[in-house]
Amino acid sequence: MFLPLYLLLSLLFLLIYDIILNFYKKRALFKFFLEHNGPRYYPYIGTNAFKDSNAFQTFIILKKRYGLPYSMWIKNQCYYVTDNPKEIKIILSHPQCFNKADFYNDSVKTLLFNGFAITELSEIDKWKLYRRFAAKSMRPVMLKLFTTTFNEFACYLSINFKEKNHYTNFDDLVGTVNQISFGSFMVNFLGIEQSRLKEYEDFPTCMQEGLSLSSKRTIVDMLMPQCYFKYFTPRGREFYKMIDRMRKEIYRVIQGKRKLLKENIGVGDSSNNLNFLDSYLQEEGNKFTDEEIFQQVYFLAAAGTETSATSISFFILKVGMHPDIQEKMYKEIIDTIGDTETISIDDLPKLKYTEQVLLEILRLYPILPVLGRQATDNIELDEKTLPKDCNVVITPYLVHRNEKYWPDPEKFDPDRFSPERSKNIEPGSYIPFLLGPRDCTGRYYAMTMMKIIVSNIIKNYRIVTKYQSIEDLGLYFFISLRTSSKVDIELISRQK
Ligand code: HEM
Repeated sequence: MFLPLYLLLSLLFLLIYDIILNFYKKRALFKFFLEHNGPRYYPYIGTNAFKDSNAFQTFIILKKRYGLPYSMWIKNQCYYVTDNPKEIKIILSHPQCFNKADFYNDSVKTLLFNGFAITELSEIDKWKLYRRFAAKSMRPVMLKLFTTTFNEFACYLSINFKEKNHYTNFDDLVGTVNQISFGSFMVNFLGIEQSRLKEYEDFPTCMQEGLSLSSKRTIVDMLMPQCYFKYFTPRGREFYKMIDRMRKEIYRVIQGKRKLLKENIGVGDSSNNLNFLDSYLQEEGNKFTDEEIFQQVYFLAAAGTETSATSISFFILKVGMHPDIQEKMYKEIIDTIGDTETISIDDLPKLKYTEQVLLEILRLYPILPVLGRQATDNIELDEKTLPKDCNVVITPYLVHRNEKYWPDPEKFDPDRFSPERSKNIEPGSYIPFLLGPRDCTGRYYAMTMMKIIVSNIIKNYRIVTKYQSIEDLGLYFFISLRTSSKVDIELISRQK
């Protein structure tokens, strides 16, 4: 009788002790939290706002309720949510804000191992090395070479649209475009010949399914230890099965390449234009294991294919609602390339309006709508001090709709990026690729590919949809930003 009561009281005592200790240790964070609006704090849980797994929707609802900035707790971590460009600029450029926010530890590490998505300052040397390889494989001279692949894949997409020109499901459209960005990735980064892409089609399929499984993780899953997800949940087991299948595919590519190198075939490109995989394999000094290379390939594929494919799909849907903008683009494209099917690297700067349209699409629909960093020291912001250990949530989706910097923010207005008006864009208020030392390495690759592909689409098709607004269709967060599946898009060939 006394023993259980004794145990219960001891437990209660330990719990209260732990809660008080936590308040004491994190007093600077609690003080900061209390200085801002935001949802209530509950020990261990943090806020109870995350009733479902849709983080994107939750941040928007909280903004409507509390305004911006607000602060909140997720589990035992304090988060500051801001849309102030001045603060964002400081945070993203600050050396003590290198670390990704705590929520990445669960989602990103599960999704991408610790590959390139390194979340700790202590691993900065590894990150620098990986980033150097990625940047090298996308430098301007390489982009020039890649334009041939982009043009060829743009033609395949055009052929695909001839076969299927009506989409009622947004995911189907993203799937079609993703085949193109995946194909380009395999050719440009791994050096796979186009005629052999079919042999590796398990890789994109598994990646899609793996990302989908992982994105379905709920906040309840996240409270569980990683090994529990991996071994004891059906979704976790399925996810790791997918990773193993992808590993097998990429190991096959790596080992094939290693064999050729051993036989001295394809060694030492005299122009030094090595693709991503060859740079790793031929690096002197560092010897990388197959697993290390696989993780880099996997990360780059995850970062660089779905993102561009989804942005192009948003472009198709949005310009379908604006025939006037399509016609203006069509005129510019015809004036630039005439009857030819190929867009050269020299044509790209001439496609100014097309670029403005793409930039406006990325403003309204930034594919990664929720991102975060963690302060490893006190950081002086514009008018306040961000305390050490505080996480910052940056939602490009909300930053791009800050009325102070983007008048009439919901309006689709590509002229915001005209040479005259773009001079007035406040630094830190436009961040689809983020900014600072950890910005997107692939932004020029993505912009080059997207410009060639959308120009090819507009040159060959008129896009028609009966819907008037993407927001009415509903947006949600599925790895990247998505619109509800229900759409109605028709691509009508311009050739009579
Ligand atoms: C429309 C297309 C794209 C968008 C909107 C986009 C956006 C972003 C954003 C917002 C980040 C920062 C993520 C974070 O800090 O959590 C990022 C990182 C990154 N992206 Fe992209 N991205 C795109 C395409 C690409 C492409 C095509 C590649 C390469 C093939 C790429 C490679 C990377 C890499 C390597 C990083 C990690 C950088 C680092 O941690 O230092 N991205 N991207």
